[in-house]
Amino acid sequence: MSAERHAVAGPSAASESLDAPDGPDGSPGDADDSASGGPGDARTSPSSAVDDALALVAGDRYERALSRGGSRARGFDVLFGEAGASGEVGGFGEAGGPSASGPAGEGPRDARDSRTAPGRQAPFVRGSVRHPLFRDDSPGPGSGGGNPGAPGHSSRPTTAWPDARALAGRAARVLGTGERALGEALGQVLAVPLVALTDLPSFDSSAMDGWAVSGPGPWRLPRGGQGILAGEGEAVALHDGQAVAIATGARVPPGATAVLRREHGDLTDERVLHATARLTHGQDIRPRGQECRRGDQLLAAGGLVTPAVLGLAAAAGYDSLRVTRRPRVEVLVLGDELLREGLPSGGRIRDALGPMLGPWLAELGAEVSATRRLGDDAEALYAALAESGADLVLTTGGTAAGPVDHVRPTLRRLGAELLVDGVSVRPGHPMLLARLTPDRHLVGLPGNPLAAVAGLLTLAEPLLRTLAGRPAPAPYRTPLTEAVDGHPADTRLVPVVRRGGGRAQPLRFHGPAMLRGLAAADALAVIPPGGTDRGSPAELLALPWAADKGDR
Ligand SMILES: Nc1nc2c(c(=O)[nH]1)N[C@H]1C(S)=C(S)[C@@H](COP(=O)(O)OP(=O)(O)OC[C@H]3O[C@@H](n4cnc5c(N)ncnc54)[C@H](O)[C@@H]3O)O[C@H]1N2
Ligand code: MOO
Repeated sequence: MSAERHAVAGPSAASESLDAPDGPDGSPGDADDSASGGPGDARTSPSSAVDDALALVAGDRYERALSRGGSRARGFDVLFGEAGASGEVGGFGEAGGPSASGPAGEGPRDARDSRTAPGRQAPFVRGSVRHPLFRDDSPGPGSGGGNPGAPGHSSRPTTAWPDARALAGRAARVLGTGERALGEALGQVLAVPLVALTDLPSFDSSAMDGWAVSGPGPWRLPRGGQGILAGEGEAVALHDGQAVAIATGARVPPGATAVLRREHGDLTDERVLHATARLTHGQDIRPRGQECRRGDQLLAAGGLVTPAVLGLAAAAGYDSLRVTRRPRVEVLVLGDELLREGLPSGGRIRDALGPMLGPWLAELGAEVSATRRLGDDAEALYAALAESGADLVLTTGGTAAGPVDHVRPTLRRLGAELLVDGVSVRPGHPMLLARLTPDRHLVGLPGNPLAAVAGLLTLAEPLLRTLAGRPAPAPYRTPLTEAVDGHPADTRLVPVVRRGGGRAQPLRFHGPAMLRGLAAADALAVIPPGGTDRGSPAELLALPWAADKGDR
């Protein structure tokens, strides 16, 4: 829980008077809902009293926002947007976010024309308009990617997003390896290359049901001959002009020059076989070693053991595989306000992260030993971290500077080394990475659910990949169907869905506290400071369950 929860009275009251509850972005008082881009933009008939009030406070900035096609929501962002967190003010969020229609059929949103309008400035207005609640003495965004003022430690610069990912990928060492029976190796990572233990096929075999023949036809079949079935040992050699019935997969007898398919042969009563179609030398014989020779490398180390890999390994003679141990992960969900079941009530909300993170981590190859709800109990957190034997502990919430945000103080108490202390990314900037002991790490995910996902993909995913011995996938980029405004200093991560024509469509409902856009998404698009134009390629971070879809 962050200070924000104690500090929203002013802006929240304003939001109520603005009818903001229509907008799924929630309270505009959220420091980072300037990054939310919900359909608040679609609200186009501002109440003049409220607008007047906003105009009075925000001066010409709000007017400018409206004249760019803004709305009440845009006015809100101008007022309350990034001001608290970074000293930036602007229409980045609801008003400036992507204008895509969500898959739920929401209408088009927002005047993204602000990007193309003549004289368009950056979608943010850098300046000093701040709500008193969000007054912050940290300087504005520094040069060179770092962004001062992560919550809880205002003087230290945060780490640039690409650097944070790289650092997380280098933070740990690959775990030990073990031999696993094929049935238990699925989803793990090959610790050594998969080398063929046999030729494949391991003998010359018939690709069809028919007759093995020797030389040009017609051919004579032996009287009373049984034919050769799959699984039998080596058959009697054929001589020129001879044939023998053969089944698919059976060993081809020595001397055979081709297999004649059953439907291409005519067998007389005198047991003479005529071909009714052209037959070429070697036809329908799979020669030994056609797929591989014993000792050939079939797959490199670091590859994921998929069902297909299990099949190949079995075919190539393996009973077990040497795989890297799965990273053990423990999830600690923090927050007294979280309910495990039922409807939100009395200011309490459902825990959205507990049910999401375990399965997501499993998709990332982790073995989740436990998901524990600790509330806002600093002692319980201290004990859990001190006792945990997990390779990686993930905490959720408590990363900001509120009165019950215990993660950083507890790490200090444990003497942990903070490797990443805030990242220049929206959402998710309070995320952190710490080394608890030389072999145990902690990723602190912010409590806002989409911010937590940003932390998962920025810090946990590269760390887990390294622990499991998997190489980083080559980044891939896909053009966007819509322009997406950038944050002035930070990277943005925006849910997108792949569309026809090799494009990705930014989704609405991407506020830090929302999962609606993410649940419809295939990937998160990486939007660098400055934004990404329509049709320009954006790097996509594929979501695990959508990784096999779309253009690469
Ligand atoms: N003064 C400032 N306050 C905040 C800042 C800031 O820069 N200055 N940053 C905001 C941002 S951005 C984020 S993100 C949050 C991070 O806060 P915490 O990591 O301390 O998380 P909490 O305060 O515990 O929770 C934030 C929010 O998320 C809800 N939450 C928490 N856990 C869950 C869960 N498991 N499922 C669903 N929702 C959850 C929680 O109720 C809060 O609404 O700090 C801002 N504040
Ligand atoms: O709401 Mo914060 O931007 O999500 O990290």
